[in-house]
Amino acid sequence: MRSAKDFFAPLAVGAPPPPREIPWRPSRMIHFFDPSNEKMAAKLPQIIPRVDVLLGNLEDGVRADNKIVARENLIKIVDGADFGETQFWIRLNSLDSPWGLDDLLTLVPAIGENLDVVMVPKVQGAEDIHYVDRLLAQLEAKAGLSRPVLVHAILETARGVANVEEICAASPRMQGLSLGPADLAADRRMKTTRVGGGHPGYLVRQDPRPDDPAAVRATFQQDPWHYTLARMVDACAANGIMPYYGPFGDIADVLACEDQFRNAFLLGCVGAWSLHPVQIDIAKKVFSPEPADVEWAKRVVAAMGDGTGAVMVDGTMQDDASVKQCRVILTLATRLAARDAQLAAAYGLPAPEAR
Ligand SMILES: CC(C)(COP(=O)(O)OP(=O)(O)OC[C@H]1O[C@@H](n2cnc3c(N)ncnc32)[C@H](O)[C@@H]1OP(=O)(O)O)[C@@H](O)C(=O)NCCC(=O)NCCSC(=O)C[C@](C)(O)C(=O)O
Ligand SMILES: [Mg+2]
Repeated sequence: MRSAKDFFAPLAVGAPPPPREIPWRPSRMIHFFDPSNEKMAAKLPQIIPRVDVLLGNLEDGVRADNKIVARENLIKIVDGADFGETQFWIRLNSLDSPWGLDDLLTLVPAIGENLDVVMVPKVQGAEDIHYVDRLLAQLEAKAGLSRPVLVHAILETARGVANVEEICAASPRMQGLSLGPADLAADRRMKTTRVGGGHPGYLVRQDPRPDDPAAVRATFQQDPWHYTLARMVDACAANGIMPYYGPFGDIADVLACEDQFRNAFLLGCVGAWSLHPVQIDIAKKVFSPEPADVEWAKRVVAAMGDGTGAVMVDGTMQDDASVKQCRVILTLATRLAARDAQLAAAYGLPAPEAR
């Protein structure tokens, strides 16, 4: 294990220093596209201004015989793109695949200046992050990059979940984690064939009525991802990095998608993946606080003065801890309002140009 003193030293001579904290930037949706798909690539000029993060996907979802063309197209796409405030990420092929190494060797020199985050799939433990960490430092030094590329891991193996804390703490480059429910379900031998979301068979049934044991008993669907998501959120919060819900595969079921994203938002996630344009606005809506919640947070913060003691607001007790909860909402709202005039108006907070 590295000593705490060495943790922030570059891992290669000439590489930029690793970050001491992960800068906050909106990332309510990580929008996936396949760079080998010409139709999708043609849509990017309209998509980029609508999303917080655009991600060029090279891994699953891209056909094996398109892997090289996807990588090459990505370089052309980035060359001609105007990202504005939108972050640009890539998802590598997995480290044990025939393509993962060449993804990094090719793309960091070619598009490293534009690359905010590298998403690494199927991360099993700290050793995978250490490998990517050193390789990125060497490539950054060689390419003369001035800022470090950050790393995001997908939690999609049982071993990865068992090692989630050490994965988050493995490098100062760690930006966040996403849940990978499809691979994780397969790796754990779960018996769902869905990509994220609930399952009608995963339920709790109401007790029989003593006076009428034969009466119909209601059932309540449960969330099979709750344990993993909550564990991921704790590991991320404990390490100062960001948790994301991953994909919701039932593109047509926009209502259930919104519900699943909202559960993740309420539990502490900062965003989710959008796989199709229809999911972009769902994520934007869900991962931006509701104006009524912002209004409430403002009232509590105002009522609490210096933030200590206990007061009543609308019949509820507010104290040092609940004011911190309200500040979480207010901080997020203020940061989003600083970039989005519409949200600023909805929240009654200063608009971007007024700052
Ligand atoms: C679901 C699919 C096949 C439906 O694609 P479609 O063409 O059948 O849908 P459509 O409704 O007909 O599309 C309408 C238009 O939107 C375009 N379009 C459609 N999607 C996008 C997009 N994302 N970005 C930009 N444009 C898009 C599409 O090309 C079309 O253009 P057109 O009007 O000119 O004909 C398609 O949306 C797609 O391939 N999405 C990305 C899938 C993906 O990235 N999968 C991998 C991530 S999930 C994962 O890996 C799991 C995980 C984490 O690893 C684990 O849990 O283990
Ligand atoms: Mg996967």
